[in-house]
Amino acid sequence: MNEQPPVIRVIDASVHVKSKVLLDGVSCTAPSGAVTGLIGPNGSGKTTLLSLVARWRRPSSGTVCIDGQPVEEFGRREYARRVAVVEQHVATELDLTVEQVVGLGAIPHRTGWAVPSSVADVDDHLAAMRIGHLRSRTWQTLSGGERQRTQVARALAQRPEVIVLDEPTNHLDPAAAYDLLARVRQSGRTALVALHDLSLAAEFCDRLVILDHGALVAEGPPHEVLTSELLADVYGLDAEVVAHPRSGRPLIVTCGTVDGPKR
Ligand SMILES: Nc1ncnc2c1ncn2[C@@H]1O[C@H](COP(=O)(O)OP(=O)(O)OP(=O)(O)O)[C@@H](O)[C@H]1O
Repeated sequence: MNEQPPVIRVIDASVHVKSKVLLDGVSCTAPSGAVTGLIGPNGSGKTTLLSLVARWRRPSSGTVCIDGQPVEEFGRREYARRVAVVEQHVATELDLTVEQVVGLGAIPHRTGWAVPSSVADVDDHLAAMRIGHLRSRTWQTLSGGERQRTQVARALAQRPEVIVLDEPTNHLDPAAAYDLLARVRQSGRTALVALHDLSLAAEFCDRLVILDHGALVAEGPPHEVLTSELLADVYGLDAEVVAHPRSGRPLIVTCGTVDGPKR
């Protein structure tokens, strides 16, 4: 296994469902060890792109490579060891406890019945996501934000090289959202994260990939791609992009929509 976390490359990927084009020849890169944010309006193709990296869907044309190797060439278990995915909505009938869900992260590393991840490891991930107090609660009883944190703890417990997160800050209060992205960043893993909060994306992502109507609109560091013009074109948003008073990174100040009512 490489010492460096891997690079993800999406190369000219299209997804068609019947006559509908969900993704249209998208090429983009998530560099090694960096956090790459995937942004774009509702229905722009973010989940579809993530589903190709997660191998839940095959592109109609084009390919996705991890460290130069097409994702379909990895064995199932090897892929599960390398890539952890946090979905937008996890529906399960199983009534596992939080501790058991986080423990599932160790399964791809199991040899026979031996699970190398120690109980302490699960404890660490519960503590890191501030859900230690929920360890014995069952999944069905959790709030949306508590479920989200549990899923991220499970993904990090998988000790993957790549982490793919689909709108992980949905349901999270502002501090929890900030905390989650800071932890993903500190993990040093290659991360591909779909986000709707543009200021959070600008603060935590090294690079942004912007989609609209299934096509790539822009790709690059937040300070280069997040401009008032792009936000007006892609989102129909009337917004100012200013410097964050502490970090200096782009901060989006929404003033309204281009065509809609003002306050
Ligand atoms: N199986 C399908 N058949 C037809 N259309 C689909 C199918 N799956 C997704 N779509 C459509 O493809 C487009 C892209 O969907 P996708 O879920 O990738 O968008 P998204 O950017 O993740 O959106 P959101 O921000 O709302 O989560 C949407 O218009 C969606 O309705």
